[in-house]
Amino acid sequence: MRISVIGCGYLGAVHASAMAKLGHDVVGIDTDAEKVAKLGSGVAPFFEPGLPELLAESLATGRLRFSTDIGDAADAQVHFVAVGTPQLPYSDGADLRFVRGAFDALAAVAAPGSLIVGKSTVPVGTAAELEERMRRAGSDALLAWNPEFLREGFAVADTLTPDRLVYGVADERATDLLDEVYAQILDAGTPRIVTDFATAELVKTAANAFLATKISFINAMAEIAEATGADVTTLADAIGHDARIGRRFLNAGIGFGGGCLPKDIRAFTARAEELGRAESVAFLRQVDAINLRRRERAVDLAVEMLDGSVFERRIAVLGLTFKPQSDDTRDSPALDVAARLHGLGARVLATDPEGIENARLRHPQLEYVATASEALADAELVVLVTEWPEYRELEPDLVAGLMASARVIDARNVLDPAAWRAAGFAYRGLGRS
Ligand SMILES: NC(=O)c1ccc[n+]([C@@H]2O[C@H](COP(=O)([O-])OP(=O)(O)OC[C@H]3O[C@@H](n4cnc5c(N)ncnc54)[C@H](O)[C@@H]3O)[C@@H](O)[C@H]2O)c1
Ligand SMILES: O=c1ccn([C@@H]2O[C@H](COP(=O)(O)OP(=O)(O)O[C@H]3O[C@H](CO)[C@@H](O)[C@H](O)[C@H]3O)[C@@H](O)[C@H]2O)c(=O)[nH]1
Repeated sequence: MRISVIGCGYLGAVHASAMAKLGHDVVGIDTDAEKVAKLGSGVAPFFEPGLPELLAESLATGRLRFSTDIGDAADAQVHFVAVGTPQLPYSDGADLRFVRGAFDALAAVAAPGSLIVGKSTVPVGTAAELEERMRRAGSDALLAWNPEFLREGFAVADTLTPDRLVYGVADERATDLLDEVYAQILDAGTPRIVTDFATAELVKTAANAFLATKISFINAMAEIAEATGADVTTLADAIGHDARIGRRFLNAGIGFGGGCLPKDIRAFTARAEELGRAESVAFLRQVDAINLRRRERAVDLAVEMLDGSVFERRIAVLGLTFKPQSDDTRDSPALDVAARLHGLGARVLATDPEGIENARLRHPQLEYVATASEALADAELVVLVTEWPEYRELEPDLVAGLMASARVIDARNVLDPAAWRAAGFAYRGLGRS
């Protein structure tokens, strides 16, 4: 099939490459000329494991190209919209201007009977509004909402072998076209849920709200553990054995960040307020508040471990991205902790295997070094904030040898406290004694 993907960021670049791998003829469109140039020459514009290989493979078939010109999408039978829906600057709501812009551009070029598929995460009710907008613009293209559940770091596998496909449709022809797009994935036995627009939009919002709630639940337990001397990691292991609860997404630490969970729970709250249902999701305000408190807790622990002040103290910060296997620093708890420590006057030396470039754009005031060894040299405290494998596997003896004094905050609870204490470290985790 002939497919276009509008918006080639973390979602769209992977989606476009994956659609070509499935045998479709794909054009990826983005307004960012630099991104388009990179993608077209086989260079992934961000770090995502497996994307460079997938991109190279798909470009080599001649079935994948990239362009800044929406006109190049004109002959596609299916258009995927994967543009950003960030948080509005002065409210919790989602900024839908990129989605509206993409739909307006498509309404002008999409062929009659072609299908426009929303993949961006949007507040419930957006698809219906966009359908009306397209009609007003004189387009008779079909519309579907097909939310995306990929995780950064696993985006390629999550796109090609998803847990499920969700179609929000108002017309059977949309279902048929999506079945054709995803034929290989469906043949592999992937569950497919066909529903209306509102349910499809809400499935995505609900999934992220649930995941965020699970993380904040365990972080709330961490707060209680800190007040009582209990160990949140053991607690998570123990409750996680109950299959109804499950151990995944119960890792306490400095909480969730990234371009999805934080802004999506806020947008959900804002939308529920518009719908007169603020009370139904009022708990999400607590989920957000618990999450943000964990960053503060990490900073407070640093102050405590350095005897009351971090001012002019040398602190190594390991990790800047919102999670490992990504270069994404959007709403990153790790970067936030580094910036807060710097704001308190600490001499922060921050490092990350992939995130320095993005971190520097957000916080140019921080001092960045290329390696953990450089960050650790003469530091009085090390704070592990993103659990990259190379930081989890650090040898405490070697680390102690580099530092001026052996103090560690394990803000992701991934180190072995006994091993670090045995190497002479003052060790503190979050929610574990
Ligand atoms: N990142 C993820 O892991 C992920 C997973 C599932 C869903 N989502 C959702 O997908 C959407 C995109 O997220 P992202 O992380 O890829 O964002 P992103 O910022 O990385 O990418 C968005 C891209 O859209 C481009 N763009 C904006 N307006 C455009 C237009 N009119 N025409 C063409 N291109 C345009 C931008 O230049 C940018 O490259 C969001 O709604 C997000 O919530 C993201
Ligand atoms: O037990 C856990 C698990 C995760 N996190 C943090 O939670 C955040 C989000 O992690 P993850 O969900 O793995 O990353 P994303 O790539 O943001 O993926 C989420 O957001 C995407 C965009 O909507 C969805 O598609 C995915 O299904 C959803 O998992 C990160 O900061 C993690 O460090 C924890 O603190 N504890």
